[in-house]
Amino acid sequence: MQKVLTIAGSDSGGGAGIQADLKTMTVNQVYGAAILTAITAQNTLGVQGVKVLAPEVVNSQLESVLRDIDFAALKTGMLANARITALVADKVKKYNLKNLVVDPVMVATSGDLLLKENALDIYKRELFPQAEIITPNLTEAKILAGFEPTTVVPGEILAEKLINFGSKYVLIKGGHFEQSDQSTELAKNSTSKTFPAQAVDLLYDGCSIKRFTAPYLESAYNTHGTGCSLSAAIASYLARDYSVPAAVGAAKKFITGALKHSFKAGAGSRVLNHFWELEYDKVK
Ligand SMILES: Nc1ncnc2c1ncn2[C@@H]1O[C@H](COP(=O)(O)OP(=O)(O)OP(=O)(O)O)[C@@H](O)[C@H]1O
Ligand SMILES: Cc1ncc(COP(=O)(O)O)c(N)n1
Repeated sequence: MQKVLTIAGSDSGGGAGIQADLKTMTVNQVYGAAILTAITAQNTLGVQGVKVLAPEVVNSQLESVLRDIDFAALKTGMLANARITALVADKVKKYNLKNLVVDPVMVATSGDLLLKENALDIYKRELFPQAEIITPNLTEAKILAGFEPTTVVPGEILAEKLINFGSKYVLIKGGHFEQSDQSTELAKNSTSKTFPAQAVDLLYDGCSIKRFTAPYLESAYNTHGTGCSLSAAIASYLARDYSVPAAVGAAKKFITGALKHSFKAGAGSRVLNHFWELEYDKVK
């Protein structure tokens, strides 16, 4: 059994964050452990409150598990601020952790801010260079590359800018396409005014681009926790010795199925069905 660590925030509603990560790891057959960075009061409608933990508390959790457990992969989600981001980068270095998947979580689907802006520099200078893969969505990719979120930028240009921060791979996710992006590569198969035909994720290793496509599921528009679960699935497959492109391909298949079987847990956004592949009727 391979062990995988998530360092992320708690989503009390169970759709994203640590809760989504542990469900993803369990169903993808790895042992999941979790370091909490923040406690959010959150449901499917949005984030009602955030308590970011003191760096000392995050540090003691990290030291406890890293001294004891040998992780084959790890992922980061909500790191909340510059001090926690720097602390995590230090631990990755100190413990020589491999297969680091960085999901640079900045804003929740609901629009609530989950990262202090001054953490971006630390991400770029200290965390990305140690990452096997970084997984920004389109908006996060633009912000990290220094563009306004509303600017139309081809995926290739974003990927080229982001790979220069030093990760081995960059995956730009196309789930939250915007109307203004309809003309770009990430949404070029668009047939409708509102939704693209394909959800296209772009993987770049500094030499060549590989696209991972799946039908865009209009019914699953605005599903909560997709990015968290995708990065947790990539970390799970890396731990199981998949190559990066194979891990991304397997994770994309997992997330597409979970989106297809997504459901309403509350009054707001839909949530993923992480258990869609299990063979009993109740979860399908
Ligand atoms: N409606 C959809 N139909 C098909 N695939 C989707 C849809 N929405 C998201 N995806 C896929 O889900 C994965 C996560 O992408 P997304 O852009 O939603 O990340 P994110 O914005 O970080 O997620 P989150 O909402 O958790 O913050 C990608 O593989 C993306 O292509
Ligand atoms: C604790 C936590 N981590 C990450 C997200 C992002 O996920 P989403 O964009 O799906 O809301 C979130 N909402 N909450």
